[in-house]
Amino acid sequence: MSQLTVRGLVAGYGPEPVLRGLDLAVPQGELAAVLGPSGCGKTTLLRVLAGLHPPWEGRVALGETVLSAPGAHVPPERRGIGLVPQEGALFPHLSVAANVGFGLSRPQRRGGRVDELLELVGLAGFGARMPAQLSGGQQQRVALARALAPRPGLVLMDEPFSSLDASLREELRADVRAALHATGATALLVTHDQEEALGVADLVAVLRDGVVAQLGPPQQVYAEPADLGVALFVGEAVVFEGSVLGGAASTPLGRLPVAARDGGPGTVLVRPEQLSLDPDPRRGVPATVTDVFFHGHDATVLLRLGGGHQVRSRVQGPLPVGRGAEVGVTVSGPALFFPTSPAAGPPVCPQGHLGGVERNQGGLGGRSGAVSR
Ligand SMILES: Nc1ncnc2c1ncn2[C@@H]1O[C@H](COP(=O)(O)OP(=O)(O)OP(=O)(O)O)[C@@H](O)[C@H]1O
Repeated sequence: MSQLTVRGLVAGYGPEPVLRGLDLAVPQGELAAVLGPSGCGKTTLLRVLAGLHPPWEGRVALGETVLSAPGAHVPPERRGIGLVPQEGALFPHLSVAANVGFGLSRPQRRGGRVDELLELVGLAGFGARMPAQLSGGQQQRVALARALAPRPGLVLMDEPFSSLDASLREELRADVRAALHATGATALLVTHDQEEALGVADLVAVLRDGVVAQLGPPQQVYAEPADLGVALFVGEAVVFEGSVLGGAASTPLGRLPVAARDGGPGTVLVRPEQLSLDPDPRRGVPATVTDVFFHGHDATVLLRLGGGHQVRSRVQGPLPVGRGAEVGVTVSGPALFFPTSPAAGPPVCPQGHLGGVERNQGGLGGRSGAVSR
């Protein structure tokens, strides 16, 4: 039983804390992605969990074992935690097998555990190679096998895919997830890549200002973000300023149903994939296509609406239109509405890019122009 439980964690380096009373619970065997912009404290959290950085306050427990609490500190080597750093950090003078077996006792090494792990990470037969004879992706697989070898209760991964190219990253993510689930280890993956967090994890924890702003399954964090800041951080968004009357918000894309009955002012948000385009501008809100970015599996279409508002649509399948075309825009599904409140800003971090978002003014008498994210 190795559920990770973190309560009221405060930690930092200078006079100001980086983590400011962080709570987090990851059930046994689940993979949680810690998502947040640069400088938010993701690595600091991993270091504290691994026992490499002392917290100022708070409690960390793995199952029934308290790893860290006022007056208690289990040293890193006795925590039962495996660490996968950003770039493999394999011992260059040791073979793949010796790297994987590094944390094992001699009988364990002889008992076939190393071969079992190499098989698990898709590197059966690679034991005799040296790290320099492996690709970047293979090195990360070895690093994972090494972390899993002593059967840790918790595996911590710090941006383990960041040095790999896109297609390799995707393949490795799927394999890492499968390997973790096969071993039953609880795992924490640090990333600043929203797609990675949503695509790979069982749970996503969005870090903001040293606390977890939202923890939930990826679908929930995307579809029911706790506030505007989380909504903007976990995916692309089309936003308008407006207010709600009778369960619908007035926007330049028409009246859109929202969960709130009445309220305002606030921000109305839809995802670009909710916008559908019809080659006939009479079927929907008329718009002009200003640019198209083809991604292969889908395309981003930038649009200018009648009032000058610019929005983006994400279109699946064959593209019905090209640049300069006149189209009709319709919105499927409900919009999200976030009442304006001084407390509900976007995640703000020292070097974060979430300090602001350009918004469209919707509803009555709004300013036109700015682009949605
Ligand atoms: N050893 C250190 N001494 C002083 N300040 C530090 C140290 N390590 C990190 N910091 C500061 O603590 C804050 C959080 O850093 P941390 O590395 O945990 O962020 P992060 O979310 O992992 O960022 P990134 O995504 O860029 O790796 C930053 O402001 C950083 O400058």
